[in-house]
Amino acid sequence: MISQGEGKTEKDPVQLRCFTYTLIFTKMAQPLRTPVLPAAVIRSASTGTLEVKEPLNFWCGGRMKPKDEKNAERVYEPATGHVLCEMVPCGAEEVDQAVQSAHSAYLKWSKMAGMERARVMLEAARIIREQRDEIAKMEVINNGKSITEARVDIDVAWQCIEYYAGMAGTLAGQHIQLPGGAFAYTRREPLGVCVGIGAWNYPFQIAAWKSAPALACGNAMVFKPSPMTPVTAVMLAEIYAQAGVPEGLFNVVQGAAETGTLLCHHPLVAKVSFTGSVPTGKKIMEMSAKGVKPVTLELGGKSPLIIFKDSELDNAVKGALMANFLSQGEVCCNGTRVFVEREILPKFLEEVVKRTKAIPIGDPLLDGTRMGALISRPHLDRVLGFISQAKKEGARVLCGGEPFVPTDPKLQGGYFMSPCVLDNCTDDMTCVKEEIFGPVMSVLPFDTEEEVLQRANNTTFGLAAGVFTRDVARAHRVAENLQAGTCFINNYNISPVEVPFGGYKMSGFGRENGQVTIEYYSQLKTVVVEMGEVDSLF
Ligand SMILES: NC(=O)C1=CN([C@@H]2O[C@H](COP(=O)(O)OP(=O)(O)OC[C@H]3O[C@@H](n4cnc5c(N)ncnc54)[C@H](O)[C@@H]3O)[C@@H](O)[C@H]2O)C=CC1
Repeated sequence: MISQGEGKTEKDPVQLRCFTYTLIFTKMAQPLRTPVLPAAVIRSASTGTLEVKEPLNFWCGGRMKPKDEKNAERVYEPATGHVLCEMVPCGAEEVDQAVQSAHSAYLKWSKMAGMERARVMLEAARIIREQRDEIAKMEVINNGKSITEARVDIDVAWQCIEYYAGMAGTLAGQHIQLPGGAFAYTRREPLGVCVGIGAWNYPFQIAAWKSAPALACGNAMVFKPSPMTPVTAVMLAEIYAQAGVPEGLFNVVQGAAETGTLLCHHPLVAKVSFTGSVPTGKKIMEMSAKGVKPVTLELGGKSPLIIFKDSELDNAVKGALMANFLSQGEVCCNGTRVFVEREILPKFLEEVVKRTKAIPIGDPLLDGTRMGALISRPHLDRVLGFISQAKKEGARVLCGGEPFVPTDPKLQGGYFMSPCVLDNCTDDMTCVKEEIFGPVMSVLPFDTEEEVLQRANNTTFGLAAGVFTRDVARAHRVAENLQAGTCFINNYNISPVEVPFGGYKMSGFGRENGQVTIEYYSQLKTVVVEMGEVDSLF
């Protein structure tokens, strides 16, 4: 740890304070270097059997015990309702330790060549591939989604780290020739300590999506997962450490709003990247504004999916299911307002309902399951409440929308529901206007392209949108006119790491993934060089 103070000078009080502090807290608390859960324990676990007792914070290169356990909150396994672990929120002192730890690591990491950083990140990606099944299993146990989906999430996570590792060695500036032999050049420099704050629906993947571009650019990160899914971010921290990042480069602090607030206000934090709801996003922006810190906001959505009568119906039906039922409908970019051209509505509904009823719901650790449990009992109640409200407002439930109790006795306390298709919807209904974040598809008929575009855009959100048609010109015209950060043509919910992802309007700003995200985790310095005499006016 002491070597992390290298590079300090007496002229730099921030570095000096960081160095001194590092010495002090190293004496106070020693990081734990054993893995949060041995792979063999995870492999032998099944639904309802796992308990995590180990501390879930991570800084200074190891797991850290919470300072004060009195505010511990229970974390439940969604499929069973059993207590999986306790989440102990970090207070001001712990947040400061994590940020200082990140800052010390940043001083080293940012001085390394891009290719050196790339090698370490590629090693992290390799370890994730190696541990894919254990991480996916923990994700399922903590989040409730099906193992089939969780494996894809973990694959996307290592692909993201691999992608940005590839980019780390390519970061470069420009050379600009000026009159008289003078010139300027630009340097793409890191920001410093970046904070990542995540939602509960893709816990490991969100941590990877935020840390990969941040680390590739030479930053350090302190990540705060959702208090409902505290377990897998610390596994990512262990993997980065194992891959050889400087101690403290990627840190995890547990907590909820209070801990998040402390992070946003910390003076050594240079940037905040947030994934979550619109109301919290607004607060993050306000807090960051006080310190003039850039923010990335990945917020909610109520995305439209438009199905024209000339579409290939089987694909359109599959697209609508993919747009609504992944991760029990707990996906920000879901296309939950499904506009169907009136002529094909009966056929579309028949097919969609038939396939929705056939979705296997149950033990999320079983390979055959396609829909697991929702994140929590209150969230399940909230989603069911939207369906009751929809009925009151005149919508017709074509299938699902009920609590689901699996026959397996161990799953009877789980937060399951049957996926729901709502017909007879109108644009002014609550289920059509508000983000439900559950497996609820609202179907709306339309007659013309002009009309559907106007209705599709009549929302304060703008995260994603989709169109199914065989008419190439119409597909691109509709995509051009949809107000959304991502438009899918003849598919839905495809998010490869090479492709930028982010919102329009109140769905946020900034992007994750793709080349452009480098710009959100770095800053450009211009260096102007005079080669002759100074031409002074004075
Ligand atoms: N656009 C995107 O990429 C995604 C957006 N989301 C959105 O996230 C929402 C669901 O996730 P939730 O976890 O319920 O959202 P949330 O906004 O309640 O919480 C998100 C995170 O912010 C933290 N937080 C809460 N209050 C805070 C405060 N005052 N200061 C700092 N941090 C604070 C929470 O502890 C959590 O880690 C949905 O609206 C969904 O659409 C979810 C996934 C992806």
